[in-house]
Amino acid sequence: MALASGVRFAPRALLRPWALLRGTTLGRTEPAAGGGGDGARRFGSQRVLVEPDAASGVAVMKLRNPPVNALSLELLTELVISLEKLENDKTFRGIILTSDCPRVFCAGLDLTEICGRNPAHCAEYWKAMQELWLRMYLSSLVLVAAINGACPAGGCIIALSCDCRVLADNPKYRIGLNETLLGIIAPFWLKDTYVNTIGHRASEQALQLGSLFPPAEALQVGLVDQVVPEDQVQSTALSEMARWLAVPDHARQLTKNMMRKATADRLLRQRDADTQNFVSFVCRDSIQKSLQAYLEKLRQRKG
Ligand SMILES: CCCCCC/C=C/CC(=O)SCCNC(=O)CCNC(=O)[C@H](O)C(C)(C)COP(=O)(O)OP(=O)(O)OC[C@H]1O[C@@H](n2cnc3c(N)ncnc32)[C@H](O)[C@@H]1OP(=O)(O)O
Repeated sequence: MALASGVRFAPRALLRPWALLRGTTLGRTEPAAGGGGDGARRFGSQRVLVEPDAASGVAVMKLRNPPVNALSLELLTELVISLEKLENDKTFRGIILTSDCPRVFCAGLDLTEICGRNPAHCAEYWKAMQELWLRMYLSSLVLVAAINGACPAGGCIIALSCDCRVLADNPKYRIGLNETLLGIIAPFWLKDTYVNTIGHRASEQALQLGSLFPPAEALQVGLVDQVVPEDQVQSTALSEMARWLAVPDHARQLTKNMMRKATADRLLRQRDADTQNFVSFVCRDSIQKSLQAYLEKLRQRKG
């Protein structure tokens, strides 16, 4: 994590994402609709669609893991790889992260990855979660979240790892950390990310209550930076991106690092312990029962 001017400081190869790859189709490149030159070619994978615009240096990254963009191990892995690919390409200075699934930005942790799974799988899954957060939180690129759907728990953390958040004004698109309502506890690095964004008292209240904020309240508490009509989310995200890219990269990157490094270092220092805590907690019978009950409730809610 060198601090020299213009040098990328995202932690490299903390965990080799390729090792996690199962049945993905990474590296596929295809022309975008109506596209011509390099700037109009899109690439990505099965669950992450990347639409790069070389002229502006901005890529739009779309989550497409239907129905709700739950963070499966595959999605986490593909996100890390796409992010790394853009970071290693000097053409790009910013990413707009959004959803390709209607009405949902990201439903958070994929509960099927931790319900009825063995400890080794839960550990592998949690390490991938840590990896994505570290890479996003410390990314040298400008990350703008164009939140075009519901954004609970892990979805909220993905958005909070970005530099700026634009939320569509729809009362169904709530955002926040609702872990306590599932009977689980946000790990310290999620709590730290929350506190860094909305302050200690607001976090204390929202975390304990598992609050999911509708747009106006999310704006008021500082979870998002703008709330706009749904059809203006993308254009507003682009305007925000332009504002952030108007700042010289090296100054912005070093400032971002100064603001975020201590929080990321805290996880880096105790990554293994954090994984062990997570695994021993979620593998408890009582926690498995509440997670199963929550998942069942979600399934029955349908129709
Ligand atoms: C980068 C670092 C991240 C660190 C993250 C650390 C830890 C985070 C903790 C968590 O994220 S815990 C997960 C918390 N998530 C939730 O509580 C969201 C639950 N889902 C919903 O509230 C709703 O599904 C929705 C997102 C608001 C969408 O509602 P909608 O009505 O559009 O869809 P549904 O009919 O409810 O769902 C469709 C389908 O998807 C299944 N599903 C929903 N959420 C999840 C999930 N999180 N994991 C797995 N599966 C999920 C749901 O059961 C339905 O399945 P079915 O088989 O079609 O019935």
